[in-house]
Amino acid sequence: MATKVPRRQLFIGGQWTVPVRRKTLPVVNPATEEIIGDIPAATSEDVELAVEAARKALTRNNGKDWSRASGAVRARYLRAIAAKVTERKSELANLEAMDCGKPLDEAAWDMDDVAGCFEYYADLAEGLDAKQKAPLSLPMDTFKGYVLKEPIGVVGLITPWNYPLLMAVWKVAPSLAAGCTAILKPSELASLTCLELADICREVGLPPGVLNILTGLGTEAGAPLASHPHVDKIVFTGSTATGRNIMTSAAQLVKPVSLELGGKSPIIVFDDVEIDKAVEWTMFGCFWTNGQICSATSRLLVHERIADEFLDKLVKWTKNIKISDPFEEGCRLGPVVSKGQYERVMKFVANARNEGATVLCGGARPEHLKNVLYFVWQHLKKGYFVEPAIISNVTTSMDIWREEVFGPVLCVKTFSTEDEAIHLANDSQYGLAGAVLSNDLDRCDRVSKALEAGIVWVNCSQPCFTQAPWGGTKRSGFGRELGEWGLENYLSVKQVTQYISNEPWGWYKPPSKL
Ligand SMILES: NC(=O)C1=CN([C@@H]2O[C@H](COP(=O)(O)OP(=O)(O)OC[C@H]3O[C@@H](n4cnc5c(N)ncnc54)[C@H](O)[C@@H]3O)[C@@H](O)[C@H]2O)C=CC1
Ligand SMILES: N=C(N)NCCCC(=O)O
Ligand code: NA
Repeated sequence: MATKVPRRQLFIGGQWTVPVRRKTLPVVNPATEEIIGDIPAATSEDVELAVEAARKALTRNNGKDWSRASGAVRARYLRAIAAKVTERKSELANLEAMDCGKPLDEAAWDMDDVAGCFEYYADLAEGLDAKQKAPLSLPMDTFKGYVLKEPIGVVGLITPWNYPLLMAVWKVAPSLAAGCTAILKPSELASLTCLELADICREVGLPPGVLNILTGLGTEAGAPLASHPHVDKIVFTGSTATGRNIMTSAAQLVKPVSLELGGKSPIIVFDDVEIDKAVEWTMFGCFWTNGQICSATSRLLVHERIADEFLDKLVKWTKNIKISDPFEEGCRLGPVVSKGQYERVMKFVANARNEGATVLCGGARPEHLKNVLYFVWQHLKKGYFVEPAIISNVTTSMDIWREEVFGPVLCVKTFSTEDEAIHLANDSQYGLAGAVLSNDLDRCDRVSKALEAGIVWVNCSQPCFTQAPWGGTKRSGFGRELGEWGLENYLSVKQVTQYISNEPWGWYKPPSKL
């Protein structure tokens, strides 16, 4: 079942590289609280080496090996990586589940998405060649012009722990497809699968330095990457606070950033839905990935006419969620990622209670894990498990309504009119996602337009396809990943304008002949 945790080093210039300061960080399995291995911890010295390796890879052989090679050349590597991910799917899924606590079934699904993402951007890399030199239609026939799309250069990719490998690959695949070279800095809370991606790159013979992977702390490895003068762009997914720090340091160098930050997304349930179906999507929208999704629809707005019946069913279904070690058959909720995250989630619930909200269910350690006999199943007493919580009687000024919890916690309000629902839904500093559930599709259209968000789900919540743009508005950040937008993120647009007339330009008077 459980896979042995490989011991890896930093991946710089195609080589396993011991960190200059020889630091390591422990790897904790959040379901058992056990230390199951360690990862190398990079510091600014290693960032220097990785940036140098990436710059070299960008221009090696005049760029002909990578950045100026045809997209078809790069696509071959992306497909080879996809094939290896598929070959090693079960090992990778095991490592992912052990490292971040998500149920094994979810981790396996992520690995399919990872391979699919490499395949998808392989296709787009191939398509890129045909899109070069797109002609511009100019208003003067003495000129003609076209557009070149060129890789931005060396990119820094900083990623979170909720989808450790998938969030990295949403950035790695398009950046390599575009012809960039990259330095990936995964989250220190879950880096194992990203280090295995390094191993895969080695196995497929990716040219050295094209992808460098630095594990380590945000302040020690992420910050020097964000502020490095030879890193041309930073693409980040994570908390709004860290996104702000990254943008601040990038701003000093006028370095572009693309930020996918926090959210507090609404799910609006109208009174004409099939209740059981809507209940399940509401749960999936907030409790999938143990509630740790930036797009989680964690604010439920339910029509007052069905609220009692809906909440009654929602609580019953929620109490029925199988909470267990991620490796147990049928697990649908594992532990949150770390002790810090566990405490943070519990504090949100306690504060909500203190402020007068009603906890309809959950928000504590699961009973069945609390009462296990010490000498029989000691390990089950451990683990950062939180029972999924549903919280009602909230006001719009409470933290539980306003702040991203990043755990299995759903708060609820009722509404009576469509306008009121939209107003409540948009009452947030965030604007990542939103969902509307109704059998009236005209209403769904109206609400989709009215929601201030980059992603809207109709009659569902969370399904996410590589082909569709992903990203937010307001304080959820800017820029779009995935789809063709995900590739544009790594391309810089150059216009080439040519004067084609046989006549002189004729603006200045020719000097008179003496
Ligand atoms: N919306 C989202 O996708 C995510 C939200 N969060 C929220 O943020 C809270 C804090 O969790 P963290 O893991 O600390 O998230 P974080 O946003 O600080 O971490 C994300 C990545 O940024 C790196 N990082 C941290 N500080 C940095 C800095 N100064 N410069 C450059 N890189 C830096 C981290 O090492 C990690 O790779 C969580 O409790 C959760 O509520 C966390 C992860 C993802
Ligand atoms: N894999 C799916 N469906 N969604 C990923 C959402 C990742 C995020 O938190 O940004
Ligand atoms: Na971990």
